Amino acid sequence: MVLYPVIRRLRNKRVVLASASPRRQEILSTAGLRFEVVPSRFKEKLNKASFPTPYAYAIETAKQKALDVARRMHQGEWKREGETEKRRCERERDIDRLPPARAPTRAREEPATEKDLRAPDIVIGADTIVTLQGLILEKPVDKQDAYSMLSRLNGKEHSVFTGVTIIQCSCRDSRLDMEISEFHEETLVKFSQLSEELLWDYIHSGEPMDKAGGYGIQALGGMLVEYVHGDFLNVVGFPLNHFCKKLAELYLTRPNEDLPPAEHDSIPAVDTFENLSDAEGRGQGGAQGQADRPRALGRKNSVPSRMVDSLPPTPLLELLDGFKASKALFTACKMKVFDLLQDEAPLGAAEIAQRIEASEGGTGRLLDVCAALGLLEKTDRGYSNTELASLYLPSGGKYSLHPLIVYQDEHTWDFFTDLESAVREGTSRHRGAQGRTVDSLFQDRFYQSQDRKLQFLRAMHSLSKLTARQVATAFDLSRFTSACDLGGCTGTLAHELARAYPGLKVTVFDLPEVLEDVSGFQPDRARAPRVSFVPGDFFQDSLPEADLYILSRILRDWPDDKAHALLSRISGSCKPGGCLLVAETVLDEQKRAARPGLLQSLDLLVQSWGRERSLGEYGRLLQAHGFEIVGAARTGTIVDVILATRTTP
Ligand SMILES: Cc1cn([C@@H]2O[C@H](COP(=O)(O)OP(=O)(O)OP(=O)(O)O)[C@@H](O)[C@H]2O)c(=O)[nH]c1=O
Repeated sequence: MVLYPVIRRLRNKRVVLASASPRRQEILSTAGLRFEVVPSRFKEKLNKASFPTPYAYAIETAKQKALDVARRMHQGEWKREGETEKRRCERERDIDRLPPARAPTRAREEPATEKDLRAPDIVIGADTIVTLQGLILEKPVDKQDAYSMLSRLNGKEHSVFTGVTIIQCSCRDSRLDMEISEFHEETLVKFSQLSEELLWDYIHSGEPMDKAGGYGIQALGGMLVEYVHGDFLNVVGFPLNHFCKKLAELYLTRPNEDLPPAEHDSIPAVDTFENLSDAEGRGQGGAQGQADRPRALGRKNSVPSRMVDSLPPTPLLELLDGFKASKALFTACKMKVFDLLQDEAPLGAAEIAQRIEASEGGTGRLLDVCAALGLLEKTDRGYSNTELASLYLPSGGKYSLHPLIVYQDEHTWDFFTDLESAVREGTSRHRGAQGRTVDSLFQDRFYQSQDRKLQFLRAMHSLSKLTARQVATAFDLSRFTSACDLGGCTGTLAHELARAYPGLKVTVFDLPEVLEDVSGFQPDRARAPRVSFVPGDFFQDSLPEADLYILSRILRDWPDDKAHALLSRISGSCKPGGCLLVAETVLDEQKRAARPGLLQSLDLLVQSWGRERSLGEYGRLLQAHGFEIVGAARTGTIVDVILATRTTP
């Protein structure tokens, strides 16, 4: 079954998979794609350190694999003997005009022969990597290498990235023109704590050797895995869902250059995927010609193709609509759609509308958007939560993001409507609007009303739950006996630290107005014997003694002068040899990579006086107060971790 009409649409194109990976071949053939396999000869030896992010490396490797195959196929391996390039291009154009060939349904593995003389229309390259704390793991070279990879992953959450490149090739006057599209997908995978014996048994099975990170989640390696967040097939080697969306973007929403410009006035106003794909089966003549015309131009008088060409590319249109998607998520959460479907599913739109006390028509539209966003599954029997929604969106779930979403909807949303003024003035709207000062930021903004305070605490608590474990275990902290989490709020990180290190006592130090409300967030007393709470203001009161201080998402809230003031106080309390653990979203030095950190920094501009910083910037701040960075780690969450030691003054 061809799930996506776009896959069917590619049937008259020559599609080449530039990969020897049997998993990629299987995933694509199962999806119904017709393609040939021409493995790339590109040696995967790019300098990893020269890429700002691991996924940038995977994307570039995927691109080089695809380029190698596209160029080789163009340069004659697939040319008829004695044929000139010009003639070959003409012949390929002739072939393009023929009705779609009856291609075999499965990938062809043998090299191209006389019957395959067309240059490819599309070349697909992919590269899968496993990353842990910034380290990129590819395929192990031998058993010892597999062991070293698997023991690094043991008990930890890591990211699997697949970079994908799609090259659309065309031949003009014997020149190869290539339009390159790229994307990546990230999936989080957590390994259980595994014994040495199990690791070696697994290695001896032979399975790890041709797989990134040394495991195959689809086979025996599945036994090592505690959970997966994200696209499973992405781990196996190919993010099929994202790929189909990308193809739809490339082939279903762009004007089709192969076809004549729209000239007639009988185009339906709105084309759906379904009627597009139906039309494809009718050959290349009349019916298809009409259905393939650019969409959204279904007016009486046709629009010249020049104007169609000048439309902004689709990713821009998607970006333009991004806020609508966020608001749809906020609204569905607030109206408790995901709570309802967690208890009972599937339910039809009418039933859901009645239960959430909303109109049927409006609810139906909201539900359909949620389904399109991958939050709900829609079948003939009704709507149900997807796995992603079940885990994060119902309000009572262990990892619920519901409080954070409500907070974004009720506060951040408003602040962002004032982004332009914040950018113009370069200051927080909070100060501009209400005349507050930086010193009383939290007291004024969050803690003056009980409701607002609780909402803020819940939001911070839900975010910490997602990151605390990774922050606590990014470095081995077992040598410390006392830790103090400054601004530790509800104590989520403190509990994770106590859980991870049985010899560690943790003090949470936070404002009295925070601590008076944290009892409702605590686990059973029996499970939290070594965590205590001390009220105080870290800018004014003396800090509890500890050999490890922690600042988790604290420095970001403050401008440099306040950050210096705080670090100077910590430096005064921390003995030489003691350490400071800073958990923050660390930006790349050029502030170029499209990480969530850049958006968060904008958020801090509109909401506070703070900003996100790069490792170099944190290094300079810390060094000014006698702290030297001894390690920095990406945790795979939005928070990265820096460990710094107090040097002898
Ligand atoms: C994590 C994981 C990876 N893999 C395989 O690891 C290879 C990665 O290597 P690559 O360099 O991206 O691809 P390749 O196999 O060398 O092929 P090529 O595209 O020709 O470079 C691919 O095979 C993937 O399926 C699995 O089968 N299961 C898993 O759980």
